[in-house]
Amino acid sequence: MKVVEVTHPLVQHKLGLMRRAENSTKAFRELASEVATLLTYEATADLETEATTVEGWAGPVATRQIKGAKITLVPILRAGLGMLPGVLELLPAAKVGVVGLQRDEETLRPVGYYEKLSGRMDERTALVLDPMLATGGTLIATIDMLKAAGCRRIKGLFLVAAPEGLAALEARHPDVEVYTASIDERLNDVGYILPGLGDAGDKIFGTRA
Ligand SMILES: O=P(O)(O)OC[C@H]1O[C@H](OP(=O)(O)OP(=O)(O)O)[C@H](O)[C@@H]1O
Ligand SMILES: O=c1cc[nH]c(=O)[nH]1
Ligand SMILES: [Mg+2]
Repeated sequence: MKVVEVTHPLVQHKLGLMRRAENSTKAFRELASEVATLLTYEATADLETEATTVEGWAGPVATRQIKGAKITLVPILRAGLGMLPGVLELLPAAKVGVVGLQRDEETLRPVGYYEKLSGRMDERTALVLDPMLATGGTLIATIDMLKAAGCRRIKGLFLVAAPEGLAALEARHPDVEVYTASIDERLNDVGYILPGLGDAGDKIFGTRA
């Protein structure tokens, strides 16, 4: 399974700021979006381009343009919405399909409550957005949904990923590519990532656990 830990200094710096316990909602939200932009830069490095010519100030210039990128962004409600503005900065024309899943905090199993994808997912690359890949249950259920809709090319963008979640994903969907700002140490006994970020949804939306 392709797993890219993006270690660019800007990513490390911004993620380090996110890990502070005392962040304001505004600061956490802005940083989530900024790191998402940087992850998008990495995750789109293999987009196909084609030759074109533009009329420049001194005559025609041979240049390149992106060749028919068909991308659907898939933020997982609710925390994934915190990454969406940053991803749209670089992919402003992308379609957005939304899925809603919430982890049952007793069983740690995901409970699905919403699905609205764009059409022809069989022709599209899905970029799944979620700040946290913990046990992997939420992501695996999302990929099950995407594949049931015909999607065959799936990448996931996460601020932080746990080794346990990556192993579960590899066992079930090894064809999915992962881009993350950090592979952290482990899960604690209630399924939170250590050192992690705490509850990303609560921090992005300003609610309390
Ligand atoms: O890998 P897993 O163990 O499944 O956990 C990760 C999921 O948990 C969090 O969402 P949460 O269920 O808290 O929902 P929220 O975004 O509505 O807060 C997080 O944003 C992921 O979606
Ligand atoms: O560490 C974690 C795990 C799941 N969900 C979060 O928001 N944080
Ligand atoms: Mg949450």
